[in-house]
Amino acid sequence: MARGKNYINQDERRDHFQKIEKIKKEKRSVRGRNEDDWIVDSLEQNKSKIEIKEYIKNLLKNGMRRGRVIEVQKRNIFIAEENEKGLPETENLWLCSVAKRHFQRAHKERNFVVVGDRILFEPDSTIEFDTEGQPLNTDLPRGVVQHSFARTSKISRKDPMHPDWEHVMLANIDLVVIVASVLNPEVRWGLVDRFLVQAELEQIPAVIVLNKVDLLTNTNLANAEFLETYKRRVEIYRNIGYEVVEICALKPKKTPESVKQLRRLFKGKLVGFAGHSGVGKSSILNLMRPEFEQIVDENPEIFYKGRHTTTYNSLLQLDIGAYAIDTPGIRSFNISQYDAITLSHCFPEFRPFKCKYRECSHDHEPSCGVKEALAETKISYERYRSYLGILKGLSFREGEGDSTDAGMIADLKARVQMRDEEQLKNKNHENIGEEQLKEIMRIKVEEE
Ligand SMILES: Nc1nc2c(ncn2[C@@H]2O[C@H](COP(=O)(O)OP(=O)(O)OP(=O)(O)O)[C@@H](O)[C@H]2O)c(=O)[nH]1
Ligand SMILES: [Zn+2]
Repeated sequence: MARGKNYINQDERRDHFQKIEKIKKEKRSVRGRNEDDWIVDSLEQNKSKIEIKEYIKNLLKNGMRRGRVIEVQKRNIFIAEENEKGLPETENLWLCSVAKRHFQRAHKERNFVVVGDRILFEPDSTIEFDTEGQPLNTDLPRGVVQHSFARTSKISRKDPMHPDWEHVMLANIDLVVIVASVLNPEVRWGLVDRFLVQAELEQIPAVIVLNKVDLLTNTNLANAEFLETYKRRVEIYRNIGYEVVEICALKPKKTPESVKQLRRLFKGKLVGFAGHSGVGKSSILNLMRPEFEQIVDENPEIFYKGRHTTTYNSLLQLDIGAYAIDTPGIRSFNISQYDAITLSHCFPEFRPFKCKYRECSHDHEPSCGVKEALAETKISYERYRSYLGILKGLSFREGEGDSTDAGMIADLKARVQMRDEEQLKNKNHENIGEEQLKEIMRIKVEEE
């Protein structure tokens, strides 16, 4: 069976994406992407938009400054002052603490201030300034964070230490860069899917970057079966409409087009890097001409002198007209459980298919458009399985199971073929194959 051709057709996809783009734009303007339309500080929540603008104007007149959080180390918040365009000037650093009145919240909420947040801070009263408003006689001027602006977007996971808490990893980003390595370590497609769900939920565009493609030519590491499964995966995401960039960050001359493509994609944006440990996030970032070369700092001891490497999330200016937040590699990325409607919306390839029931979870219900699409291979089994896993809150062991997908797919296809043959025989289109599909899916999910 030809792969890739049976997905949503191009026209449908274009219509579909145009619709989403429109919704995104509307949502953005409601959220006030470029406007300082409200502040999180509870004291100000009842003010109207105009009142708040006026209020901020007054605060700024009275010495308060705008900043962007570029690193948070325990109670120390490193801030880059923002210029009139709202862009962080990363050479203009401040070391801040949180205002006393926020202590209780800051103590309770791990996410009170995170990298990427836009804030208003008050310089220490002892600081003297030059005529340009630059602090005099101080290495790293001090200040106090007084207000923070509502986030326009975020990527968060379940806090690994406290599963009931949310851990916001990236805030206010314009693009999520999901980095994985094809081998060493092998791509955790489940992890990629969970990041994509978060990006869809927040309506942040996402790009999947597959690094270390040099290893694909190593026949000891990548046999024919591995390559086939890998290629199929790449095709699945490209067919959905996601940008997939295959790159060799170690020897970028091997993939010059990919380097250019990333530079193009990053330009003018604040991009957030996300991915498993050791996949090459820092190596890729280094190709984007950052203000500091990224190295993995084994022994972080410099605290007050300024910034260092990827022990903490860190916002950097790139010399290609962009900003990036580098994150230290994570070991787990579990996300909250969502209801079926929300979650299936986060799988864009499911959206065109209609089910009998509006609240269909695409699991056991009859006349389910998604499962019909699955049987017709318009939706990939791999992504469907991911969807069910997230829906049911199952924690797939990342990476595992992926290599057996080829077998599972062959099995599914055989079943679908059987169903088709039976359909022909019985000429009864209602619910045929439903039980069979359900059974396969159940078995596969329970096997995880
Ligand atoms: N073979 C190969 N190795 C690579 C490539 N890119 C990076 N590496 C290696 O992969 C390892 C991890 O690279 P990093 O850039 O530190 O990865 P990271 O994702 O930033 O890692 P964390 O800081 O732990 O999150 C290093 O030993 C790199 O040399 C590549 O394209 N090919
Ligand atoms: Zn359904």
